[in-house]
Amino acid sequence: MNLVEYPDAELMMFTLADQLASDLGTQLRTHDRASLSVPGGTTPGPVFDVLSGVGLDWDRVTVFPNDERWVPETSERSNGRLLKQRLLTGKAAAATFLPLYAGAERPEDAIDALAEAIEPHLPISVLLLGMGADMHTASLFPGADRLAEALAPDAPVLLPMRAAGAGEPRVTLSARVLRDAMAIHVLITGAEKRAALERAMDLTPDQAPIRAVLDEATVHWAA
Ligand SMILES: O=C(O)[C@H](O)[C@@H](O)[C@H](O)[C@H](O)COP(=O)(O)O
Repeated sequence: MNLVEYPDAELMMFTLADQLASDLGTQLRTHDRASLSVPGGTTPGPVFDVLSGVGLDWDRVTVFPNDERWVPETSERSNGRLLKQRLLTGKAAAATFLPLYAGAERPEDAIDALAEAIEPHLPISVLLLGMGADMHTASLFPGADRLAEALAPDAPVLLPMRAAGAGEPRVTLSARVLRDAMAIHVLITGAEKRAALERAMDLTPDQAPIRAVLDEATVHWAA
């Protein structure tokens, strides 16, 4: 793991947005298209605000979330809603968005079609992940019903996931899809998550799912 510590969160958000833009630019110089997968939750909004204003060939970029809560975009809990409001705006409005929610009642009813839409955009060119204090990343929660399947080397691209700490049912990219990304960044803030990150280093991915990507990741941290 490569850990970068910043003196304050604002500086981190700017620097990280710059880094993501530069990683995307590198990919676009040698490939027709690039893919960017990002987390929802409460932490990454300021990174999205900066990144959305960066000049890039956004019309050659496909954006999708790491995971989604099984709620429509009218819900405040929708990651798709967050991305549309904070990332797919300004210059980045030219990017193509792939939602991980479809209006079916259960994720199981739509998972195959959602996975099929993601498949052509793999491996992910640039991956940004968040982490919870329970060491989950994407919707790979410790104790989740299909965690073992999602951590398997031959896991499907996308899985439905239910866990005590997750609220509503979720869908999530599998660990192998996350790990195969060309560039992996993890964004965390605060002392609690920093301690959890250090704990995760001594645990296995089924105990601490973030562990599945840490060897390849750059972790960005500020208090
Ligand atoms: O949809 C989600 O919930 C995320 O993708 C999830 O994995 C998130 O990154 C962490 O839960 C951290 O969330 P916070 O930034 O809100 O602490």
